Amino acid sequence: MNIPEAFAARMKSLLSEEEHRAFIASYMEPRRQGLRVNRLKLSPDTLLARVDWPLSPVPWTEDGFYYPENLRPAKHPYYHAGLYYIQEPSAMSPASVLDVHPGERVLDLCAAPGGKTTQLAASLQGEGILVTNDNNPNRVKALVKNVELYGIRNAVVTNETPDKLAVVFPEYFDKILVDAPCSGEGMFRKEPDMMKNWSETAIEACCGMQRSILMDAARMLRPGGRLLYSTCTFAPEENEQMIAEFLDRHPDFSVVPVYMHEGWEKGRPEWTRSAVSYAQISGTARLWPHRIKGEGHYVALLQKAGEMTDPAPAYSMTKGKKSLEKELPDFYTFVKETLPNWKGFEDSLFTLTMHDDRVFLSPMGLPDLKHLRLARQGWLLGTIKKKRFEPSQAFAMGLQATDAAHTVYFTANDPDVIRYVKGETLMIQAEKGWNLVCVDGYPLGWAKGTGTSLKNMYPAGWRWIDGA
Ligand SMILES: C[S@@+](CC[C@H](N)C(=O)[O-])C[C@H]1O[C@@H](n2cnc3c(N)ncnc32)[C@H](O)[C@@H]1O
Repeated sequence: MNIPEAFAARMKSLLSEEEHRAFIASYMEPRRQGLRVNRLKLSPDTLLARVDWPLSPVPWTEDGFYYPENLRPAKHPYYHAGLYYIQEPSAMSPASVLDVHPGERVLDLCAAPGGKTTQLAASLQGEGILVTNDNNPNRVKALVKNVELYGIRNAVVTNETPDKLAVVFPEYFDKILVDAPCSGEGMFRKEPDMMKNWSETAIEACCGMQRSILMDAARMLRPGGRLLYSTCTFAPEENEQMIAEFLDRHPDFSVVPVYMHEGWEKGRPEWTRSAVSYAQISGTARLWPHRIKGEGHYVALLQKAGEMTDPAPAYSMTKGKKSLEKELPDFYTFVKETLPNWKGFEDSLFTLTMHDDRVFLSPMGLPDLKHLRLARQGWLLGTIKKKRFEPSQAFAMGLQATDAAHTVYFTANDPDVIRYVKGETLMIQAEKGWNLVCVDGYPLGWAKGTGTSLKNMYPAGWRWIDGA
């Protein structure tokens, strides 16, 4: 691999000779591959019992595993069931250090395509609120898909700039993740194209974005709340220096020392210019590719001064359940007939909302979102068409097989399951009407039974493509 000369020289000026040699040598090694089990759907032990793959644990995340280069976990029906997310192992560290708990209000500010969002959502276990945002409209599409594939029910997906969010969510969140846009020096093995864009000027440009994003993030954090800042780059300007500058400007914030797993290294205060926050910087952590099995990351956990008080009173959303029951007879008929065991919309922590012709189940306790660009205002259940309700793919992915009146069960090695995720019509007998199609009991999507065949409702953009 031909890493940029100026980058190698820059690292040489930062590291000892021996360390620099080991660091550069790491770029000649194959990259590490990882997957993280989606605990919204199953436990790591359950997945391990179902597959005979040679997985080994990622030390800093109990649901993370390394897998060998020749394995293709994305070419398996379980991937289509959202049972695991393919994620570079060191990228599992930020959400793990932030340590989110059920019931919290969490913001993932720079979230697309959603690796860390799926990890934060798994920690919330469906309780609390996850606002997941990216300012790039194209990347938000991938974020929405991942929120849906992984069966996340309590998320709002926004496509906003942090300053606009800060107006709507002042001091609102218990936990905020800023996985900042960065110069991506830790991505060179995974995405060699990143090397072409690398330059000192690019580092400066990233610093400008990071500074501004952090400032807005700070406004959205509740007193006593925690903010996790991470990058996948090694440049001190984007890491230690960025955090030192932030601490100097925000005396109400301090570093919470990160637990150092084997191979993790303390942040380097000597790379900052700040006298004020010098001592605190060693509480941040560096994951170096020559010291751990992963591509590399920087993580800093910060706490805002003050006591956590009770959550602010729940804001009322558009319309309550009762009025919608009258307005949405087709939705209620669908639920009665197709999902007789589903009690989701009776949960007092959620409320049914409408956006144009689409029905959502949204978490309670949100402020008025009408001035924000919303990609999803909660769990998209489906669309009201003329006199009928059509369930969404997201609805299927957030359900359990036992919720449905009619299911089509495939085992993972049944060739029909691949035909289903390829979008083919299946010539099999199934109950008439809506069926929830499952693999080993985990929902994959919808199909409509005619009696003799199964009309495939698997969305075009989600299909298994040969060779991809
Ligand atoms: C490192 S990537 C995020 C990766 C993501 N957290 C994950 O785990 O999949 C940084 C993201 O920040 C987004 N971004 C850049 N500038 C932003 C801004 N001002 N506000 C919000 N997001 C921004 C980019 O579009 C990009 O998707």
